Amino acid sequence: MATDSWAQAVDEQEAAAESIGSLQIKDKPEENVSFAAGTTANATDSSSGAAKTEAEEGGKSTDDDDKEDKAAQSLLNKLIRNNLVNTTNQVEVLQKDPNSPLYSVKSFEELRLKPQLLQGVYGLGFNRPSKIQETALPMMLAEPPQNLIAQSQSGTGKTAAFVLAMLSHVDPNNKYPQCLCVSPTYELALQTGKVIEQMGKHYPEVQLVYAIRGNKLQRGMKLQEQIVIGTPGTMLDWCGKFKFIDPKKVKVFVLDEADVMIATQGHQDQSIRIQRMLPKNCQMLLFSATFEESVWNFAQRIVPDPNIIKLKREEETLDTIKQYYVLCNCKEEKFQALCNIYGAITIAQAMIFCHTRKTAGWLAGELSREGHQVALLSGEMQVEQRAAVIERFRGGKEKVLVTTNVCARGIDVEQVSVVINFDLPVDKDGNPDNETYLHRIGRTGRFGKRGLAINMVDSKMSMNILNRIQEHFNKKIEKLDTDDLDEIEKIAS
Ligand SMILES: Nc1ncnc2c1ncn2[C@@H]1O[C@H](COP(=O)(O)OP(=O)(O)OP(=O)(O)O)[C@@H](O)[C@H]1O
Repeated sequence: MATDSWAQAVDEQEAAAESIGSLQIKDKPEENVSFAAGTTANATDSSSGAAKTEAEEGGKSTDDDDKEDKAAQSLLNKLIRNNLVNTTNQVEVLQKDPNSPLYSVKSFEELRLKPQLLQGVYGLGFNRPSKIQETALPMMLAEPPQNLIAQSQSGTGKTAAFVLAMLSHVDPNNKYPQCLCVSPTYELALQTGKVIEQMGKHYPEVQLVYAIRGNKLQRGMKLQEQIVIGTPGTMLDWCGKFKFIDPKKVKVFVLDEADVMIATQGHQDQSIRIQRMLPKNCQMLLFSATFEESVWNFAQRIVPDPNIIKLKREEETLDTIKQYYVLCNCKEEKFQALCNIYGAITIAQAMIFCHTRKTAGWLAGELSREGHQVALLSGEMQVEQRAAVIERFRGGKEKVLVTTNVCARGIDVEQVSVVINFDLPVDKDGNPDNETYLHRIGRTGRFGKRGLAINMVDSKMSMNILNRIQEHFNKKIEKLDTDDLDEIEKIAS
C-alpha cells in the first residue's frame, strides 16, 4: 500500500509535468493567436521536441551538459518566479559619452510611453520601474537611440525593460519587421514572446512572430509582423537565406541571455552574422545575468559604442539562519533522525539535498512511505517536468522537496524555511563546496527571513567537511540530538 502511494505520487507528478509541459511551453504561441498572427500557430505544430538547443536542431550534439543546463536553469527560474527580485544595490553606469546627462526615472509616467503601453505595464501589475529599469529605460528610449549592454541577475526586470523598448520603437503602420530579438532556446524565446504579448495587449496593431525551428514559411514571402523573436539559427536564415526579413529595415536588435547564448556552440557566430546585416544606426541591446570575460568579449562584438549598466547581486548571508548538525552512522539513521525532527516540530515546507540521484530516490520513497507528501527532482527529468514539480511544490501541493544539487542549482524557492543537507555539499575532489552551502541555505539580507538548516553527518569525513564549512563562514553549527524531543522542539522556537 505504502509503495503504491509512492508510485501514485510519482505518476501524479509525471502526469502534472506532462500537462504543464504542454500547457506552458508547447501551446504557448496559440494562446494569443490574435496578437501573434497566423505564423505562430505554425510554430506550434513543430514544437514536439523538448528543451533542445539550436545546435542539436542542426543535428550537432552539444557534448557539455552544463550548456544545456544553463538554458534549463534560466527557463526554470522564469517559470517559477512570480515577482521581481529586489535589490538594494546601486546600479553602476558607464556612459558612452560621460558628459551627457544621465537620466533615471522613478515612475513609468516619466517615460512618456504610449497610453496603450502604459496600460500594458500597469496591467502586468508594475507600479514603478525596477532598479535596472530606472536607468536602462530612459537610455533605451532616448532619441537618437543608444546602444546598451546590461547585466543584472535573473529576475531584476531586464526582459520587461527591453520588451517595453521594442514596443515603444515600432511603428505599427509599417508592416515589416522592425525589432529582432534573439534568445538562446526555443522555450526562452516563447517566454519572452509571452511578455511581449502581455505588455502589448492593448496595442493590437503591433504583431509578433516567432523565428523558431520548424516555423516553416512559404518561400518568397515577406513578414508583416513588426517584432520577430527567435533563436539565432532560424533568425539568421530568415534574414539571409530566405529573406523573409529585410535586415536593413530593422531599428532595434536585442540579444537576450548572452551568457547562456555563448555557452551554446554556433550561437555566437550566428548572432554576429545577424548583427552584421543590420544598419549602422540600428539600436543594439544586449542583456546578461552574468558578466565573465567571455560574455564581455562577445558583448563588445555585438554592441558598438555601448552604454553599460551593471547591477551587483545581493549578497547572501547566513546571519539569519540557525544551523545544526546531527551525528548518524548510516543513511537509515539519517532518515530516522529526519523522522524524529518531523515528529517534533511543524515544518511547513522543506528542501532536502542529497548527493546522488539514487539516495534522493530512496529517501523520497521512504518519506512517502511515512506518509509525507514528497516531490522529487531527478536528473533524468525533462526541463518541463522539473518546472512542473517545482511549481507544484511552490503551490504547496507537496511539503517536502527532495533533490540533488545538480537539479536544484540556481533555483530559488524563497518560501522554504527549512533546508536539510542529507549529504553535505562537496566538490569533485571531495572538498567542502562552500558556495553551494551558502546558496542552499543563505538568504539575502533584504528578505532576512529566519531559516533553519540541518546538516546530517555520517562519517569522520563528513564531520571534517562540516568543520571546514564552519571555519569558512566563521559561524558555529550547533550539535542537535534528535533522540531528545525537547531539544528538537527548542530549535523551532
Ligand atoms: N517594474 C516592475 N515591477 C514589478 N514587477 C516587475 C517589474 N519589472 C518586471 N517585473 C516582474 O519581475 C519578474 C522578473 O522580471 P524579468 O523577467 O523582466 O527579469 P529578468 O531580469 O529579465 O529575468 P531573467 O534574466 O530571468 O529573464 C517578472 O515576473 C516580471 O513580470
